Amino acid sequence: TQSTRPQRLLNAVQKNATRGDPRSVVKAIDDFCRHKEWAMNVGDEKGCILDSVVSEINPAAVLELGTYCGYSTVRIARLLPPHAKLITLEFNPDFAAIARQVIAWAGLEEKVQLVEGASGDWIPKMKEQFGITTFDLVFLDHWKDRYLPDTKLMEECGLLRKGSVLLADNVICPGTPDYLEYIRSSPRYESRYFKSHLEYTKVEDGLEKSVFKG
Ligand SMILES: CNc1ncnc2c1ncn2[C@@H]1O[C@H](/C=C/CNC(=O)c2cc(-c3ccc(F)cc3)cc(O)c2O)[C@@H](O)[C@H]1O
Ligand SMILES: [Mg+2]
Repeated sequence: TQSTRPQRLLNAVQKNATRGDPRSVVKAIDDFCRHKEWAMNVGDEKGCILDSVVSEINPAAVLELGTYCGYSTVRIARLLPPHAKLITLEFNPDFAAIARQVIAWAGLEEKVQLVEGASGDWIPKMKEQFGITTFDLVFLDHWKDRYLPDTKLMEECGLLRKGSVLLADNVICPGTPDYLEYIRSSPRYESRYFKSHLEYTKVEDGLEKSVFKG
C-alpha cells in the first residue's frame, strides 16, 4: 500500500535523527521538507521566531492547536522548563499517530500531552480534564478559519490571563483575515507582526504575536 507523506516524514526522522535528541528531529524534518517533500510544518525560519517567543515567556502551560506531524510540538517542548506542560490538539487520527511517534523519538513524551480531538470540543474541557487554570502561550496552527472562533472560545472559557500570549502561524499565507482584523482592532490585545516566509519557500508569511490584556 502507498505510504502517506506524514509516514515518509516519520521514516526520515527515524532514519536521520538521534533518539532523544529533539534538535536532530527538528533538523531531520526540515531537511526532508526542504529537499524531499514540502510539508506544512512551521519550518526553520518561522521556527526561530517561535523559539524566541517560547524562550522569552518560559511558559508553564502551553496549548497548541493543530499538531499535524508534531514538528512545532517538538520545537516548543524542547525549550520548556521541567514540569512545564504542552497540550496539543489534533483531530486527524492518522496525523496524531505519526505525531506521537515523532514526539517519542525526540524523547519529549513527558512534556507533551497529545489529545486526539477537535479544538472546539476540548477547549471547554481544559480546566476539568487537565487541571489547567490559564495558558501562558497558545500556538495557533490549525484550520485558518478556526483561529478566530477558537480564540473567542478560549476567552469565554477563561483560559487566558493578563499576559497570556497567542502566537498565530500563517497570518499572510494561507492567511487568517478575520482573525487578524479582530485581534489587531481589539483593545484587549497588543499585537505585533513578525514578518518571515512560508516554510521552505521565498513566499511571504509571518507570525502574529498577541498579548492578552485581561
Ligand atoms: C478545527 N479544530 C481542529 N482541532 C484539532 N485539530 C485540527 C483542527 N483543525 C485542523 N486540525 C489539524 O491541524 C492541522 C491543520 C493545519 C492547517 N494548516 C494549513 O492549512 C497550512 C497550510 C499552509 C500552506 C501554505 C501555502 C500553500 F500553498 C499550501 C499550504 C502552510 C501552513 O503553515 C499551514 O499551517 C491538521 O493536522 C489538522 O488535522
Ligand atoms: Mg502553519
